[in-house]
Parts: sequence; C-alpha cells; structure tokens
Amino acid sequence: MAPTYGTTSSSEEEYSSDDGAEPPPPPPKFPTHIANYYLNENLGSGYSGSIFRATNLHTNQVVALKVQYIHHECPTNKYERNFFPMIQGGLGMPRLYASGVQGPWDYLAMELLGPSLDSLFRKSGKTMMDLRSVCSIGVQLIQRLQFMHQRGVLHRDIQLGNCVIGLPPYDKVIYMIDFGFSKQYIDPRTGRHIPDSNIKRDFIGNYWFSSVGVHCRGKVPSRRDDLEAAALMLIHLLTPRGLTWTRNGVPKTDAAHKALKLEKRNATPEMLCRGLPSEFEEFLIYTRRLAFKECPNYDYWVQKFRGLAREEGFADIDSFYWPPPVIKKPVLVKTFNTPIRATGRPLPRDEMAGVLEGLTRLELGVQPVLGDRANVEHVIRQARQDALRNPNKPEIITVSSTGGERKTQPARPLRAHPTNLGLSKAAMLNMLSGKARVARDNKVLAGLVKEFTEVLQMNSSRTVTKEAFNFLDILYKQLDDPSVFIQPHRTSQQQSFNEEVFAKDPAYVKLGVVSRLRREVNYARSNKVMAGMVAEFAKTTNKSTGRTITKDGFFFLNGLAERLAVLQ
Ligand SMILES: Nc1ncnc2c1ncn2[C@@H]1O[C@H](COP(=O)(O)OP(=O)(O)OP(=O)(O)O)[C@@H](O)[C@H]1O
Repeated sequence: MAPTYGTTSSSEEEYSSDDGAEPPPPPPKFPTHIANYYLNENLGSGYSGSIFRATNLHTNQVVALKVQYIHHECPTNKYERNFFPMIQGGLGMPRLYASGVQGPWDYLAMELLGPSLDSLFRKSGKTMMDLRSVCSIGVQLIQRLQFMHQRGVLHRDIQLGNCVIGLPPYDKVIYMIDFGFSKQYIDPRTGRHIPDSNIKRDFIGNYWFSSVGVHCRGKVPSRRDDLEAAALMLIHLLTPRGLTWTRNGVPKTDAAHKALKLEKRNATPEMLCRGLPSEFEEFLIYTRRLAFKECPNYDYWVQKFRGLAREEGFADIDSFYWPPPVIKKPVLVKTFNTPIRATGRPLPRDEMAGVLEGLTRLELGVQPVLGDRANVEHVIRQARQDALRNPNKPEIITVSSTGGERKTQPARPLRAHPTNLGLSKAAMLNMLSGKARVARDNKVLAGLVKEFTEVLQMNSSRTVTKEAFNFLDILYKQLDDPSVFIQPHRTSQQQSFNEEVFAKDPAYVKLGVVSRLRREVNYARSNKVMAGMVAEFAKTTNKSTGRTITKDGFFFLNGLAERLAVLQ
C-alpha cells in the first residue's frame, strides 16, 4: 500500500514563513545529544523533523525525542508542545516528559512507543487489512478522537503514520501521535466553539484522509472532519491496494493535486464501500452529514464496530493484535442456510415479535392438534397437495380435531403482497421461502424473486439475514435442478450452493462481482446458469464478505426476476 504521508500545509498564519526574508541556513547535522538526552537510533522522520530513541543522561530514562531545526519552514514542535498538557492522562495519549530549545534544536521528549500502523501494515506486505484489525482500529481511533475532542482539541492529521501501538505491555493499545497540526476548536477565552466561515482556507492536513470539506472545499475543520478522516482511513485499509487516490503517491504538481482532489470529491460513500460491511458506508455518510458544531455520537459508532466484530465472531476487539490472530471459523455443515447467521446474534426482540405474530395467524392455538401426530401428517400432506394444485394458494391452515374430525379450513384469499400482512421481515422471508420450495415454474419464481427484493427493501437495513439466505438457497436448488419442478419436496437431497464454495473461497471482498452479475443476468440462457449466479451472489453477500445488498445487488435481483419471467 502506498505510504500515507503527504502532510502539507501552506500559508495559514500559524505556519507561515517570513516572506522576503533571507532563506534560513541549511540544518546542521544532528548532534550526539540535545539537552539532557543522548540520541540513539532514528525511529522515523517526518516532514519537519526526526524522532530518535534517546536516553536521559541523568536518569537513564529512554524516551522518543522529536527534534526539529528551529528554522524549518514548518516548525510544528513549537505548536505541538502546547497540546500535550491538554491531553495528558488519556488512554492512547503519549506522555510528554520535557521539551525546550537548545541551540538550533527544538525538542520534545515523550513516551517511547512502538511502530506505526503504516509501518506494521507495509511490512506485512498485504494489500489490505483484515476486518478484525480494522474493527479494532476503528473502535480505538474513535475513542481517541472522543477523548481529544472532549479536551477541546482537534487532531487534524489522521493517518496511519500517526497511529502507533504502545510498547509491551501496551502493544495492544493504539496511541495518537503528532499534534503538530492540532487545533483547539473551543476558544479558550470564550469557551465557545470556533465559528464557521465561508472564506476558503488554505489546506492543512494530509492528502489521503483529510475530509473532502477541508481538503477539497477549504472549509474550517471541526470534529466531524477528524471523524471523516478516520472513516476514510478504515475504508482505505479494507480496500485492496487502498483508496484509489492514494495509489500514485504524493502529488508532485498542482495539476496532480487538483486531479486527486477531484477524484476524492467525486468518490461517493457507496462507490468507496462497495462490498464492505454496511457499517463503513454508514459511518462515512454519518460523518459527512454532521453539522459544523455538532458533537458526534462517538459511543454509537464504537458500539457499532464492536457489534460488527461480535457478529463476525471476533473476540477481544478492544485490543489490537498484529499480525492478526488466526480465527477458527466454525465448520460449515450440510446446507448453506443453517450455520451462516445462526451463529450470529440472536433474533432481535421486534423481529421475534413479528415471527410470533405470524405464527399466531396460523391460529393453531384454538385446538390441540399438535398432540395428534396423525392430524399433523395429514394436514401437511394436504397442504402440499394444495400447493401443488395451486401455488398461489396461501399456506395458512387451521385445523380442528373436534369430535375426532380432521378439518382443513378453507384458505383465505391470497395476500396481495407479503408486505401487506403486517409480518416481520423475517416472517415474510420465511413465507416466500415456503412458496419458492413448492414453485412449479419460472414464472412463479420470478414473482417470488420480485417480492423478495421488495421485502428486502422494506426498511433501512439491507442486511441479508439467515432467512434471506435461506430463500436464496431454495432458489438456487430450484434453478440448479429442473427436476424439482416435478418433485418439489426434495430440498434435503439437492446440494446447497455453499457446500463447496464457502469452504474454498477466501473470506475477503470480491469487488465488482455483483456488478458483473447485474450485467450478465440479462443474458442468462438457462436455469442452471442463473443458479450459478444466485450462488455467486449469495457468496459475495455472505457475512464474511459484507452482508449488505448494494444497489447493484438489487439490480441483479430485479434482472433475475425479469429473466425468469421470460425463460420458461
Ligand atoms: N513517541 C514515539 N515513539 C516511537 N516512535 C515515534 C514516536 N513518535 C513518532 N514516532 C515515529 O516517528 C514517525 C514520525 O513522527 P511524527 O509524525 O510525530 O513526525 P512528523 O515530523 O510530525 O511527521 P509528519 O511530517 O509525517 O507528520 C512516526 O510515524 C513514528 O514512526
């Protein structure tokens, strides 16, 4: 992945150099010691200075010494030292032991920390990070920003090089460093939020992750911009080879910088997050919708990323482990639909209420029919025959065993649409699965796929739940083996599409697959081909690869319904 440096500042008053003055003399060589510190090896160099591991000559305390030449055009140390007192004591905030100027050197002696995320990631040679690590970074980064913001400080230079891990035993903790571009957003004199302004400001930040507002539109930065930068950094880590505008290195000309800004501005959250778990797109959208002075809901997003991690089976997400621990995925058994989300969170209370409500509509409560096995079998047989005779007939049956008589009540007229029944999403999907299982031709399946698409779009959550996967699984089985149209009740024999696919495939995002399926489905020539597409679609939407149905996904499903309607 490309390095994430590229921090730049321009003529904003804080960093302005003396125009027209004599150019400063070139910096001398670093000395062997500065003030009380003996300089050991260089730990890293930034735009304006170098960091050394250094030893206090009197106490032997080992520190990180950030050293800057006083005549540097961007002398950040003299600003950075002011922010340390404001953030001391916070988790993941480095301690400052001493600071001062000696000769031509401005120095900050601070807590020695471990490598940066940039260095860890680059050394790993990977093109993207795993979801567990990114969730962990997300949780910690949001918490660090929450702390800084509570102390009235904006970071303004969120990037991988400015997030470092601690030294053992704090090597699971992410620290924020480099407060050279930080700024107080609460005016210390008035105690109020700094004002917004329409005057375009010079840019201070970094090319990769600074918010679109600050970087491309010259807006005054506030808390929302730190969070947007955090969102972009997380998305960058989950994108193979990173965000597109980071791939050509730091722009060297104005034209290249302009092009980068244009690309960044035009990239919608949807484009950036295609194939990623929906939390990332939602987070980016959220940060961009925040008002200038609005306090972000940090706790909500920390919980959101914790929840995502929990759903994915990642434990101890508050600790950052690198390299990422090998996670033993539960062995997937038999059918595609059973284990995928059954291991996830339990059904939410309101969904469960809907399922129960759906069950009550069966009106089984009126008679103790379930105690009589003969009754049940008879009723099931009857229902199946009914369904075969008339696939549109509702599967709502009430049974009476009064006086030993078995009676199937006349079925009610078919619901106009499952969404009209007042059932929960899960109950509706189950209903559609039941119908798909007994569908006799493509036309019926086409209608069901259409209804399925509509049910999925019913509320804001477009996550593919286990019920939705179940439907796709049944659809796959129906399409993959045409004989099921003759003998509909053989789902247990028909192979589910996940049996091989999930076991073999790596669990990372298959970018572009759904958009290809969306195009190809319009030319599918047979049920078998469509079965393969359904399998591929479900696979890419599987929870380990991002479970949200994107716009392309809905286009694919609509295309599938249309194709089924014409392919008999
Ligand atoms: N406290 C520390 N302990 C260990 N290493 C550190 C520490 N602070 C900084 N570093 C290392 O030095 C590098 C540069 O540090 P820093 O970003 O503070 O310098 P800078 O001159 O402001 O850089 P830039 O111009 O890129 O913003 C970091 O990426 C990190 O690898």
